Amino acid sequence: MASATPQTPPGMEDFVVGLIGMGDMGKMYARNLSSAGWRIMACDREEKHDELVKEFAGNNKVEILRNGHLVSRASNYIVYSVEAAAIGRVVAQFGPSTRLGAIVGGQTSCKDPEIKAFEEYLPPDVDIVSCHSLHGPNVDSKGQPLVLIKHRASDESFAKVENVLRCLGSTHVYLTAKEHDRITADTQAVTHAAFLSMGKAWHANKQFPWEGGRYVGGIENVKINLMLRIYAQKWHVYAGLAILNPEAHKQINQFAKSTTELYYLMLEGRADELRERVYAAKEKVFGAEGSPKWASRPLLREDVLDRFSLGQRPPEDSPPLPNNHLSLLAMVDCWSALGIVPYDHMICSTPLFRLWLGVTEHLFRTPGLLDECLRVGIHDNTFRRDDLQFTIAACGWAECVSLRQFETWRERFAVTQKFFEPRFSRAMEVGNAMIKAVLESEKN
Ligand SMILES: NC(=O)C1=CN([C@@H]2O[C@H](COP(=O)(O)OP(=O)(O)OC[C@H]3O[C@@H](n4cnc5c(N)ncnc54)[C@H](OP(=O)(O)O)[C@@H]3O)[C@@H](O)[C@H]2O)C=CC1
Ligand SMILES: O=C(O)C(=O)Cc1ccc(O)cc1
Repeated sequence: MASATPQTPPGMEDFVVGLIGMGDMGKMYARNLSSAGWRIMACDREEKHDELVKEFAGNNKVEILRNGHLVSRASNYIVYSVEAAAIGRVVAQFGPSTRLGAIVGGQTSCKDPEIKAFEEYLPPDVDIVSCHSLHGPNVDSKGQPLVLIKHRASDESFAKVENVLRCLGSTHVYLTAKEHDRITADTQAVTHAAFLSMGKAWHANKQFPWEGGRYVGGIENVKINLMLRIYAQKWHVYAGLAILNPEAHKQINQFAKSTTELYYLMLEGRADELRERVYAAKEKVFGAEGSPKWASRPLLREDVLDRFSLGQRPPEDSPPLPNNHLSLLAMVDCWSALGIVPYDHMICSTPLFRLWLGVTEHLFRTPGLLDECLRVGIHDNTFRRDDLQFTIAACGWAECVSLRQFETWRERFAVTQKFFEPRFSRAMEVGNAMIKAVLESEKN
């Protein structure tokens, strides 16, 4: 039976794509690939079989099987979309059943354990081509980066994978597994550490930051919306890409160190040292006066972000309370200490990273804003308590990651997730609209 569309490349008429793990990302792949005409065989854990059969009953391109052995035996290209921490166990279980000469890849956010599992448990006749869609399951894949890793594969196998995944409309980025982990440590892991710490700090002080007049305006909207977006997701995605990525520990640790040291300078009123340090970091990350690394057009327009407030918008004539933005200063200090130039990673960035870099750039390039931030940091105690909790949280996450404490990580995440949970549905609505508006504005 010819299974794919009339445009199916020659030799791929009966090609079957297998998906092991039908959570958020597996389902997103199943829907997109089947819409493009590819025949899919998929499974999750056996106990979810009947539920998945019902969910995909109307889709004659998707066949739900009982387990990964059945998927592996029947498919030409198998994608594992399971928790990063489970990849070794799951590949050990199903890898030996892989069809002779098939291609295998994974969608996990961190490639080191994935590739190790493939090398250890897949038969030698199997080719390995991994991938990573650099966006969440609810973001339109068109135009977003899709990393492709030709780890152990013929040109022919690699071309087949590209033929299948082309329907996502993403921009293909070709990397090795090591390059992938290095870049995502810089872009994802350390960015998440900042938002996870904000959530902990607001939780510790028992506040919903969008209530009350302290966190108002475009930069604050990004902080709040993205923090909520992260806490509304599954914990394992963020724990996995921080703890399992061998490249990420240094970054997360440096972020905690930068936060602590800048906080001390503010607390102790050491204005000159603070200024000197922040301006030196600015020059390293964003370039010297007259030869900036940022483009002539800013990454973000604050007025676009102003619209996406979870709280009431203040009257036009009341200026927002100035903030010292410890999280943003610490991010730039961290990039500077590690020699990271964030613009170098744009080809391989998530929407969340681009927003985070966008607000950071905004703070550092808008005349007067950085100086105001430094002034508040020294002379104004308004944010001191939140900054203390932010510092404690950043150190807590760093310690947890460096000790590879999955269970502690999960518990830290879960209590704060519970605190914000009543607001997630509204937050996702506003956050999705904000990301959509920013993605649209990136096109113009
Ligand atoms: N969410 C995101 O934004 C993105 C995630 N990723 C990565 O993609 C991978 C999947 O993430 P996501 O879909 O969000 O996570 P989910 O938790 O939604 O999906 C993972 C699925 O795999 C299932 N699973 C676990 N073990 C087995 C097994 N032995 N056989 C079959 N299925 C199994 C899980 O079941 P159970 O829950 O019962 O364990 C779960 O349904 C992760 O590695 C993540 O890092 C990549 C890009 C973006
Ligand atoms: O944009 C982000 O960083 C997200 O939070 C969504 C996400 C999570 C995990 C990935 O591997 C890729 C994207």
